[in-house]
Amino acid sequence: MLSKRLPHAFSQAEAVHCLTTRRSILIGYLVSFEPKDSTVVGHLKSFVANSQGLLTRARLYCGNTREPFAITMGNQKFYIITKPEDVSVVFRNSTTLTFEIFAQEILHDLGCSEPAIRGIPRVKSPARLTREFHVHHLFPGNLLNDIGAEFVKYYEKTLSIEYLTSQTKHVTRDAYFGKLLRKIQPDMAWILLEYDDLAWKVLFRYPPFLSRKMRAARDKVFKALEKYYASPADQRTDTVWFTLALEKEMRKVGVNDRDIAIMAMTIYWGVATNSRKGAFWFITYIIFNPDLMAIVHDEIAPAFMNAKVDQDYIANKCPRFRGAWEENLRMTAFSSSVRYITEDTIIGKKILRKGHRIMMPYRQMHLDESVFGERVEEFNSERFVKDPGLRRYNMAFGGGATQCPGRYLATQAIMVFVAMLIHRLQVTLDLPDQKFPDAEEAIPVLGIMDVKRSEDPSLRLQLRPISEE
Ligand code: HEM
Repeated sequence: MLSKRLPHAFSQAEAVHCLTTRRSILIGYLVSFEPKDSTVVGHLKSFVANSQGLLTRARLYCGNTREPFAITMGNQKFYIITKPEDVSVVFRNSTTLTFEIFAQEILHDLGCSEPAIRGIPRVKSPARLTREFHVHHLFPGNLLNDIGAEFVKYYEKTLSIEYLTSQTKHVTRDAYFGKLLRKIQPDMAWILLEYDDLAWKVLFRYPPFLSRKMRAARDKVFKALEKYYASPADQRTDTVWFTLALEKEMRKVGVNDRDIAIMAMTIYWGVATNSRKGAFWFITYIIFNPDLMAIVHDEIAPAFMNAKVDQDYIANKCPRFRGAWEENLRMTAFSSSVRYITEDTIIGKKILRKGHRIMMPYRQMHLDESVFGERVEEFNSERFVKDPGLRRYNMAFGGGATQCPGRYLATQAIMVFVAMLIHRLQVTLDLPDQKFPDAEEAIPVLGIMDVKRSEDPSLRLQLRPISEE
């Protein structure tokens, strides 16, 4: 009906042109045509092999107008949105576009029981509660500094050369779950990393026989967390407010240990996966740029004048350091937001049909010269310093109703970690002519890209002379 009211919103010729080519990828400008079944597997395979490559080819193929286009993966059609104006329209629409179904699908595939997924009638679903608790805990002015202080305590203890070479990824486990989890599963961080490498199979709903390794790692994490939640509460008090509060609310509505463990695991994973990769690229960009390293070293120095590290100074009062963080996010984020369409909806000049899905792959926007200016393929630490207005197009943390509620914590914790590292240690390339590591673009991720396994840079760490600290 809607299309009848908007006759010139689409051109049939345009759609036919796109759909009658001999290319293996079928791209619908419009939705009046459904891709044929024979193309469906091809899309999924191409997407998994190189998601951004496929999306770029599709965008260019549709004339690079940046109007919405469609691709089909598995048995689902996704409308791809790459224009900032269209992204804003999607964010503002909470009437005909929703996210809940995606959270429910993932929890279902992870084995969460139906009552736990949907919540009890008239009580908020656990996914919604999780989001609200994060906002309460992790936003400036709320409890952000409490958890930030836990992170600093951990860095103080561990920013030694011995520790840095082995242990830093335990910070999330210790901050969120205290000592008991370490006792139950001492290798938790390693197991989580193993899972993290293969977790994209969850997103693409791989069948069990193609995802045994991922499932084995995941089940170990579930088991340890289930044991943790089944342990007496008085053994689990050395944790942050968030963990205790979420457990209390879930228990109130009768969610069992196993389901709490599954939900906690999705959070633990989300917190750990992007933060470690974000920190990796941030440090790497700075180390490969000795001028930037010198600027940052001087800029952050005032944050270390007193006994207590000034976290706010590091995150908000060091413009060059902050600009480099923003640029790092722009360069390395593969983040997407997704929405489910509950009613036919117009975006741009297109009509998007009910029952299909929207994907906003932000890398397509982050590499758009008309938004971010020249040489978008290159890291330019001054890009956001010269034009702070660009921040609103930096979508590494997603946006709208689903925007990452951990963004303030992630930004603060990573900036403080990198600042403490630079302040205490002289970090340089072990072999000065190493090439900048390549990102692993073939494996889909939820946020920040991974580095190619063979490309980990080799570093030299030296204590800075006391007078420099
Ligand atoms: C550099 C680090 C991080 C990046 C790049 C990142 C990125 C993202 C992205 C892209 C999303 C999906 C947004 C969307 O759908 O529009 C997301 C969701 C989420 N993130 Fe993060 N994140 C990071 C760190 C964290 C941390 C440290 C926490 C918690 C302490 C966290 C908690 C969450 C939660 C709970 C959600 C789900 C929100 C919802 O469903 O409404 N993230 N994050």
